[in-house]
Amino acid sequence: GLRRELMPRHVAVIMDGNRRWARMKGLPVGLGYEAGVRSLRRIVELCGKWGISVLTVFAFSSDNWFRPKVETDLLMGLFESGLRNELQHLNSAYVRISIIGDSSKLLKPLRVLLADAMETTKNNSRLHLIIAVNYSGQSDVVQACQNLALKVKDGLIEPEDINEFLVERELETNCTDFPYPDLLIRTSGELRISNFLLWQLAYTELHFTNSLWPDFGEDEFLEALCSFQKRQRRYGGRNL
Ligand SMILES: CC(C)CCOP(=O)(O)OP(=O)(O)O
Ligand SMILES: [Mg+2]
Repeated sequence: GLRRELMPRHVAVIMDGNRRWARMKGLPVGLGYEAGVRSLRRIVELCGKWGISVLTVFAFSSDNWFRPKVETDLLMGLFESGLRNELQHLNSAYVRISIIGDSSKLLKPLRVLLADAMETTKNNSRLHLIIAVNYSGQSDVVQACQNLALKVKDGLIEPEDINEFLVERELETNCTDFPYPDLLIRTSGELRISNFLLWQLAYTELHFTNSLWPDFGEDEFLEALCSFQKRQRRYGGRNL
């Protein structure tokens, strides 16, 4: 059975397979995305129940803009309405919300809502929900390098001072006590990272499942946690 003391502190999720789920049921794409939002709500609850500290979800990648505009509008609209409907509940459940990614491309009402959600929930400490919107793992590393280059240029640090800790501090996930996910879950059978977190996944246990995201429920989540607890994490060290 699951042991609470062996729980991952930080879980990252690539919520994939919403459109295939809709197509398999002969439903419009929008209902697949809506089912995906319900799935996310369920996993947030389960993280709170199992004492997981950080949940980072890939909600929209910078590549997703290449989808038909009607779909990206649908996704953005659902994201905004979902967050607007849930904010009060999340806040009262002591869930802190952070957004990572380039939000400058998002419409103003959504940008204002995101800033408000981050401000309202910034002191909540039960679960830290990090939502990656228009996020690119490579851009995250690039902006960290730019910040460090600026510090060298301003004479604040020397090039030889730059190490993993200085880089980590500049990454967008530095907004949490546990910036490195212990477990990454990707649904729908895809076996790719898709430019999600890159630097942060250096020692993360990877769990892939064929379940489509809308079908990823409590049983599937517990199965992923069980798989995680059975692994001997070596961090490249002792060769058991
Ligand atoms: C934007 C993202 C969270 C949606 C994930 O599902 P998806 O649209 O990639 O669905 P498919 O992989 O089935 O096309
Ligand atoms: Mg997909």
